[in-house]
Amino acid sequence: MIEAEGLTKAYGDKTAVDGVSFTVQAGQVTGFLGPNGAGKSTTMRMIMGLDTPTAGTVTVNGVPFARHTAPLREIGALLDAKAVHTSRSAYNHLLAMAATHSIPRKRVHEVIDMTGLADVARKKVKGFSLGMGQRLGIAAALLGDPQTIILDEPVNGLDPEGVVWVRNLVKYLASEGRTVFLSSHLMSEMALTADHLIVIGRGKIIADAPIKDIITGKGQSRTRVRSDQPDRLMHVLAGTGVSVELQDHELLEVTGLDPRQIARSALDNHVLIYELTPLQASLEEAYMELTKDEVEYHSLITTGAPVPAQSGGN
Ligand SMILES: Nc1ncnc2c1ncn2[C@@H]1O[C@H](COP(=O)(O)OP(=O)(O)OP(=O)(O)O)[C@@H](O)[C@H]1O
Repeated sequence: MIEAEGLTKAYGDKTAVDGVSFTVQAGQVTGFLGPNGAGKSTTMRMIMGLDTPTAGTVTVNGVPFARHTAPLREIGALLDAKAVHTSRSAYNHLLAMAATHSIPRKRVHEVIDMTGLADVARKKVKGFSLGMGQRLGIAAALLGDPQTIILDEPVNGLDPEGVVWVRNLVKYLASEGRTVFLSSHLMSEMALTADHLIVIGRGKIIADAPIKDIITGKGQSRTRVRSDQPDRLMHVLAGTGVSVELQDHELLEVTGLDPRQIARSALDNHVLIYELTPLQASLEEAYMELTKDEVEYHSLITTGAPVPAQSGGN
């Protein structure tokens, strides 16, 4: 379990992480989401003792990272896959790490097999692709068979097979009762992988809930309706807070009314409907809604020109 209490990090007058409190539970995958510059990496670095908090505390299984006597066996992290610049082979790199932490050589072979690196393990890391580097970073994170795993953008640079592999791996690790905390920009991937989400924006927590609650709570519910009188149905359903869009011949998408209300109006007005399908908001929609006021770097799609947010930007 990871517990942050009032965790704060300021760089000069820039507060990157602003008094955040959260708990990452064992036995499930917790996703960490937020726009660019929201404070995800800084938070993860503080968990790993790589950055000192300006205020507040963060512990892993009740103990600050620095006070764990065998940290690699307690917490495994992939924070920056590009950080490994070595002329060693992947095998020798992992072997050196294992040796300094009294981890048996057998475990090096295990993590190489787990991460699909067997064919390239004897090659120099310097020549690795981004995806191979990610796999090596994950292998290093798993070396100590840790109870807690922290992965910053683990699927970055991986091919589709690699993405599925990471998804299955983190789910498996969580099912073994481990604490798994991962950040990703890939919303669709997070929706398939995480059980719980913590969303951060401008250094503050803006959501901390099971993923299904975030999707149902934030995205506006929409209903797909088919009718042989779409124009008449649009007229019947019109009202404050209701939006009805003609999508295609006889197909409408209604926002602001639930299916029961739509069916009732149609019946009362003798309009035939032959499809009524509730549409679930995607995590992407829910996330955009949650973070719309929190992004530090807005972009204008029409011109591509970046527009700074009104306040708090760098
Ligand atoms: N060493 C540093 N010195 C000064 N400012 C920093 C430093 N590290 C991070 N920041 C600033 O702190 C804020 C949070 O950065 P952080 O890297 O934690 O965000 P992030 O959510 O991981 O972003 P991204 O998704 O783009 O990686 C940003 O505004 C960043 O510019």
